[in-house]
Amino acid sequence: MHQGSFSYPLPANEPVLNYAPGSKERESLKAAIALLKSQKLDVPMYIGADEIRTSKKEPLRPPHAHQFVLGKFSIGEKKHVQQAVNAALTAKKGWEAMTWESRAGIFLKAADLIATKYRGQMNAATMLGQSKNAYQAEIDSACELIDFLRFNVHFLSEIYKQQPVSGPGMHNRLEYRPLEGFVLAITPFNFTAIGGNLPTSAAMCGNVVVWKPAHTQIYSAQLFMRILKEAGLPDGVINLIYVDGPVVGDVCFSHRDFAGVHFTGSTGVFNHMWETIGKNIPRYKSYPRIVGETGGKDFVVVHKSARPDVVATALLRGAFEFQGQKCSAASRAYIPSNLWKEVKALLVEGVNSFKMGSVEDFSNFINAVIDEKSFDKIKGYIDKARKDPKARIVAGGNCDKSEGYFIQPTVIEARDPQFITMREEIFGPVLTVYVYPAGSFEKTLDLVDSTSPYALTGSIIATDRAAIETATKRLSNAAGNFYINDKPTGAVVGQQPFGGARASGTNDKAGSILNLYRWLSVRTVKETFNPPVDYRYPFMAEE
Ligand SMILES: NC(=O)c1ccc[n+]([C@@H]2O[C@H](COP(=O)([O-])OP(=O)(O)OC[C@H]3O[C@@H](n4cnc5c(N)ncnc54)[C@H](O)[C@@H]3O)[C@@H](O)[C@H]2O)c1
Ligand SMILES: N[C@@H](CCC=O)C(=O)O
Repeated sequence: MHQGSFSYPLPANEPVLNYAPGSKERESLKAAIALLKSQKLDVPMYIGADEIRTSKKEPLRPPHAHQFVLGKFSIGEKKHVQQAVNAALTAKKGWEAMTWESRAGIFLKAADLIATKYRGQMNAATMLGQSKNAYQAEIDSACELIDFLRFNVHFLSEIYKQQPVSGPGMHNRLEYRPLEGFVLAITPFNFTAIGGNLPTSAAMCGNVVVWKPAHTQIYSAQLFMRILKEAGLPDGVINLIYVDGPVVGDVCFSHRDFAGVHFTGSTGVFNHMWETIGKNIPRYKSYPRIVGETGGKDFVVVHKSARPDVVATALLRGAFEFQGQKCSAASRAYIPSNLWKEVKALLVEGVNSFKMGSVEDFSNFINAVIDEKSFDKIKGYIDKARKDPKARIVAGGNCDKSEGYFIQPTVIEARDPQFITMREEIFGPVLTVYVYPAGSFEKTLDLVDSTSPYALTGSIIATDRAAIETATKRLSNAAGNFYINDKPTGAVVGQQPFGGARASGTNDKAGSILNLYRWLSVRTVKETFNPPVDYRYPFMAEE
């Protein structure tokens, strides 16, 4: 029988290994890449205790070498979604009843397995499957995922400790119940860590989950699922399926036991889900929790007092790391006229110095974008800018999909601050710059605030403290993550809770204590020790 109140102190962030030539980690990463390339996996769905393979298969291919086949996965259909929901609901009673210390132990063990035994393979899977370079993979599929798991265990323990006061003659308590039903986690292609966090944060709270990743992230998702199983996650607590989004939605959003959706992806998809859930409200046992972190059109606004080298570095990293496929990526910049000449020269020099190619060549800073659909969409925006007199390509702009989906990082100068690439999310290595008169800083802040419907991340770069203060206040609703003298990407779990409002989502801050509250349904219990035996108030007594 368990007794005691156990302690899960605030963890430290997982150190980022540097993979320098000659390092041990570089050697084991190269070995893991070779191993994964030789395996040719036939990846199953994981439903309850079963590994399900179907006759409908899709190949898994590296975006930077699309002729190479890493393996294949099985496409599921409607019945597999139904099976996953049933498996989740079957596992529910046992999972809810498991003590917190046992549940926590599973996720802490998974974090440890990723930090040690599987670090190389998790990074290799992310490099090969999603075309991230070694550093971008390390900060995602190793460090951020480990941090999500460890910090969430700590945060949830802190929530469980929060209890109400009790007046004389009574005891009050809060019971942090999981939601009544199952949670659906729908995850994007671009972060292995987000794929891992959305199902596990809900499961950690005692919920059972159906997890549908983007097809282009399955290669790393299935490895994480196997790690969870090795760490002791009971069958059916998280069920991993590869079924088209609308089919998953049809089954889950019309199910009586649908208790919530934990989504990260584009704004359009989230809007559609919200609408469907709204229409189906009478069908559900409870009001479902709807948590969605969505798109961005993230800005860097530069003041005339900024250092040009700080500006150019923030833009080169913020816009082009992982080919700009971060919801936080800098995609519109507002540069004052006094700095543009120097910043432009540094941007052109930077873009021309980027090496682009396979993730297996560790000297490449830029790799491929995720798939052909994405390539075509991004190229379409570049072509539009090339033809439009309101814009000019000042760096990059070449695209080639013959071997891999390669888009050269591109800087567009827009003469119109409302030019399409200043407003719409492109989700690729394209940065648009608008040069404003250096004396119009405050007017430009209004432009920053009103140009796009999103409000995810943004930065102010300045040395003048008054300008920093003005921008911080004036842009208070323009970004959920606001950076001063830094790029707008690279939030770290426990340090910069992540998420935005407006069209960027419900701002429930993934990887923070705030997010976990959404997966709990609190019961208040009051026990009275000496119950009254007369309904009359004392003042009613006769004098
Ligand atoms: N705000 C954040 O924290 C954050 C983080 C990462 C990515 N993103 C956003 O995600 C997008 C890029 O990722 P993506 O291309 O994978 O996004 P996406 O919206 O195309 O897909 C996300 C997930 O939704 C699924 N899906 C698609 N249509 C669906 C439907 N009709 N019903 C149910 N599920 C459906 C996809 O299969 C995938 O699993 C960008 O817009 C980016 O800004 C946001
Ligand atoms: N949390 C990541 C972005 C996640 C979205 O793609 C960052 O802060 O750069």
